[in-house]
Amino acid sequence: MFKNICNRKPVINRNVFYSVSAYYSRNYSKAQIQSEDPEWSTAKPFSSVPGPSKIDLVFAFMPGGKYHNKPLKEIQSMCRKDYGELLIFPGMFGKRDILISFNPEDYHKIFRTEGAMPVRRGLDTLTYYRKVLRKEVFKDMGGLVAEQGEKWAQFRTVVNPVMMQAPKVKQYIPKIDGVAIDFINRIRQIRNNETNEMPANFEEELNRWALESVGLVALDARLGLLTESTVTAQRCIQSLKVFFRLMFELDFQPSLWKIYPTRKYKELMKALDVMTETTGEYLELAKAKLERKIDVNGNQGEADSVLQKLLKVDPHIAHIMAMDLILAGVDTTCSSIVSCLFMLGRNPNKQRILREEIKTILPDDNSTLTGVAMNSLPYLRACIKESFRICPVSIANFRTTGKNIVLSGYQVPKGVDVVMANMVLLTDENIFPRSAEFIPERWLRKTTEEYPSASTAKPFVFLPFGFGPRMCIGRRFAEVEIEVLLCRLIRNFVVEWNYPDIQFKSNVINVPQGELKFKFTDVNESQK
Ligand code: HEM
Repeated sequence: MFKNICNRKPVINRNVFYSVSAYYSRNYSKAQIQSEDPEWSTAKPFSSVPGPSKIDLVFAFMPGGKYHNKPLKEIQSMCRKDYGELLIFPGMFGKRDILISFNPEDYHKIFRTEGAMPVRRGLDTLTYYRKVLRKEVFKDMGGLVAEQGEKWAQFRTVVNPVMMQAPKVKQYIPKIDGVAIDFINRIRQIRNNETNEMPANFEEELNRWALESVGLVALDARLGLLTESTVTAQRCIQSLKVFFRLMFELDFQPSLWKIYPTRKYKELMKALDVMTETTGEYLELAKAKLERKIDVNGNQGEADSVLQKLLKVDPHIAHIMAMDLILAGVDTTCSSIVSCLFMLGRNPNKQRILREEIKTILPDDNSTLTGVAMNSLPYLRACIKESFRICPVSIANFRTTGKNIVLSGYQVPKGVDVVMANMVLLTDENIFPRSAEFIPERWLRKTTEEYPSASTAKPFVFLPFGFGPRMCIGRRFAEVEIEVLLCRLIRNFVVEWNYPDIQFKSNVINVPQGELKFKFTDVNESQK
């Protein structure tokens, strides 16, 4: 049990948050800056990047202001129209300036110059929790989400081979499929007998599926969230909810938590304590399995699960990764499934084509899914990509510039935070023709003339999992989880969405709003 020190005034050391080598203000001295970028000498100075003033911003976000309560994508479109391809939002309430780019050529340059240790600013609350408040537990390790520079690189070097190898991920398919089958059964239990619709809190059920799935990798355990779960698992899911709600408020909205311990700050720190404790409990169980040489499928043999491999390297790394995988892997996969089901529910013809493809690998609805069979699902992958294009999960890609570079004709010094605001580009007619239509075919290699092809779109616009050495480490797991669940869902049910379009709210990622009353009707004999 942790000592309650959350009531103390937070001890803020700026280095904890700004491990970026240099922090430039817009008033940097021109003489200090040099660049290898050949466009540098003819580019406009950084200080002339257009953008609203602090006062403009305050008024724009206040009730009656032009950005007030508008979806992020709409705000981005307005900014693009008002200021062009590159603009700057001045930092407020102790936060840093943010450069926003709508130019894919800039994205290319940012990624090309990011170096071997790309900087993506972490979440200040999580960084503070690990590196200050619970320093004794985390031994000055922030983990992938919170760390930068050498420390991030050392951590990532250890976990990359364990997390990113395809065979490692494929060995989890039977277990991931087991969770998907439980979820299908759960849908049959909870759906309305007359309408076949899901209850209003279907999102919570999806959260349970997502945590149960990521728990296989992060905790080496079935949590039982879709059947009957333990108290520990319940506590984990509750604290995860608190984390998502408060982390956005404290890290992305004006907050005084760095000045004094606000109520929400204390609540968030407590939720993180619960996450640390519960993941720690599962880790102890995993250590025992490691000693008894129990493999990933529960058999006697080589202890080879992701968690066991990490435990062998360093139990602290294993603990932090377990937490990070849960923090990064629940809401993201949940939103992905909602986005895919919404698109397929709205496009029954495409859903039928997909079902035919799935039937080639699942001739009966209880056939076994194998890694080899999963390789032959191009239409499924195209459907997922097209859903991510129209309803993206990530709101943007983020980097701190790794060098002095020219972006959209402006000199941008090293150390500036940039938002690559690609959300508006994903539905830009000039980049994706017929952009409002759900056309999975645009992602297939053999696309007939009837359909536009995504291959003509600019690279670096569609990067749902980020790019380069710092790209999503859970990508392969996420893809497998999503593909397996969609296979089972579309094989078993005709999915419908019969309500106005689902709205997604942009927090740290895009999350669905409102009641998710999908209709799941059993695929009948003729459709089987
Ligand atoms: C569809 C689901 C997901 C999406 C769209 C997604 C997207 C992303 C993106 C855009 C990034 C930032 C990459 C960059 O900066 O280049 C990221 C990082 C990360 N993701 Fe995911 N993610 C998903 C699922 C997952 C899952 C299931 C896990 C864990 C099992 C996970 C773990 C992580 C971690 C730990 C990082 C930080 C990597 C680092 O900084 O080194 N993600 N993800």
